Amino acid sequence: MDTTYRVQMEGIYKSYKGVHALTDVSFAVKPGEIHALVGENGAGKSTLMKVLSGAIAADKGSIKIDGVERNITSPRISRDLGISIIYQEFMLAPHLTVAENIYIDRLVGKNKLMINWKKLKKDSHDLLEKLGFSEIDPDEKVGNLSVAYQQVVEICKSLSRDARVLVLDEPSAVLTFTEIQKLFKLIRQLKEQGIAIVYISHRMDEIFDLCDTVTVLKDGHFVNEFRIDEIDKKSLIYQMVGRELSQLFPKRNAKIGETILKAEHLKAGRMVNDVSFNVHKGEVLGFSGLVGAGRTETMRSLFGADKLDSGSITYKGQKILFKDPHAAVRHGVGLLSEDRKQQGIVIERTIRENTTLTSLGKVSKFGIINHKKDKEFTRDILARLTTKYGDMEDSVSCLSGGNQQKVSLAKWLAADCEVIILDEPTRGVDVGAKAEIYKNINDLAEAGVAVIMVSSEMEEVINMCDRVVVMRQGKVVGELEKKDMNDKNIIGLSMGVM
Ligand SMILES: Nc1ncnc2c1ncn2[C@@H]1O[C@H](COP(=O)(O)OP(=O)(O)OP(=O)(O)O)[C@@H](O)[C@H]1O
Repeated sequence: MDTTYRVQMEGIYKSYKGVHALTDVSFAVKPGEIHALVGENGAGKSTLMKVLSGAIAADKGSIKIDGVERNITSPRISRDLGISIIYQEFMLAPHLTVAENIYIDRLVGKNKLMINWKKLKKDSHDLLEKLGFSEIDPDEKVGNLSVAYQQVVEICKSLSRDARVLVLDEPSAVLTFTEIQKLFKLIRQLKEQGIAIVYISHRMDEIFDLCDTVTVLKDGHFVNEFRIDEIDKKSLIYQMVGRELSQLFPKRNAKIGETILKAEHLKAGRMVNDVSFNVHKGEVLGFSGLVGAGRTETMRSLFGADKLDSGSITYKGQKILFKDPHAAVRHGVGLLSEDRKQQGIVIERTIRENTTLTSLGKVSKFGIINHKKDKEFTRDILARLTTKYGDMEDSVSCLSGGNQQKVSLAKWLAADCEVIILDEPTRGVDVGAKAEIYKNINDLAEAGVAVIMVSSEMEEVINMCDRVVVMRQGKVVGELEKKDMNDKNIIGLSMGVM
């Protein structure tokens, strides 16, 4: 029995209605190894891991765990083999507490009739503390937590099951710099314990910082496997996208014009506590801060998605309050939500319906949709972001995570906004498509649109924004001009040490 590898997947095939998601893919991970799984959106990374988790059945192929061939036909079998997967879309029950979510399938102990609430809370607290997140209350309802904290609960859930193989599908996408450092520390700790870790990410820096090995997939095929010290970033990108990426952050020639929107002393709920800022035509204004700083909540209250308690908004010289998102959109203000699944896309609708949702006026006359125009419009706008899809009449749920994000963004690019708020616009998007998104943002700015970009990716903020507003605990704690924009200044302000 060969126990060199904890996981060995060989000759895996999987098709969906004619879409070859995986073709003859092999993948192997050793105990105590952090193995990156990379590739463009739709390359097959999540599908391969779903096969490992028993969530879907492969059409063909074999899986060995610790050298023994296993027939993983259900998630329970996979779990019992010590395989734990944290997907991009969390598997949490929002109405249950943190502790209930962590132990959801083991609320009642073996040979017991009642739930031991005291133990449940203590065990949850201990796990959270071990991860460095003792501020999360085990009694809090998960739906009340930020996306980043929900991710932490997911990791606790896996660890509580004594995972021996931990698959993290873009875990850092919802975390900010300090949380990422904490996560990395934890992953390295798990590696020391001999856990085999599969790390799916589109962030090159993270892969080179954290991982030992990298496997590249492209269009459902295995491309290559490298030790991380035998490849550089440029070559890895080439392996993934099949071309050289000359410039991730293209140059912008926008002329910054007059102030178009001014927010003064905004207060909303617990998270927005006196926020003032302004944004100009043709400007890309960044919003930085730690998770829980109140950036998303500020944008939602400005957009009319959440109630604004007090404060004023001046838009194109007029005082205005958007009573709901429809009113904001009517006035030319758009918001791409950070929470794609809940607010970014209508999951039961088709790819086409999702894309033209904000632009129906352009593809219809007297309230009747011109289907030919609608299709052409959808095709054009999705091509701008190199979106990979089979048939635009398929449900948007058939798309890979990154391609769903592109649909979500495409509908705002098409909407002719004058102010566009992008909350984590490149979350889950591959490196080639990121460059396309940045180019589109630059085009918007060059056309005079004011772009507000909430982003937790430092590199993105520094390279894309003309100015950055830093928030901490619901307040604006600083504003940095281009020349002062660097990691040290942004992190310092975010953490309150400057
Ligand atoms: N349920 C489904 N029905 C139809 N096609 C699907 C389904 N799930 C995935 N696919 C297709 O399989 C292919 C691989 O998707 P997968 O989610 O594995 O990609 P990925 O590499 O994880 O991408 P991303 O980086 O965007 O998460 C894509 O073409 C996708 O559209």
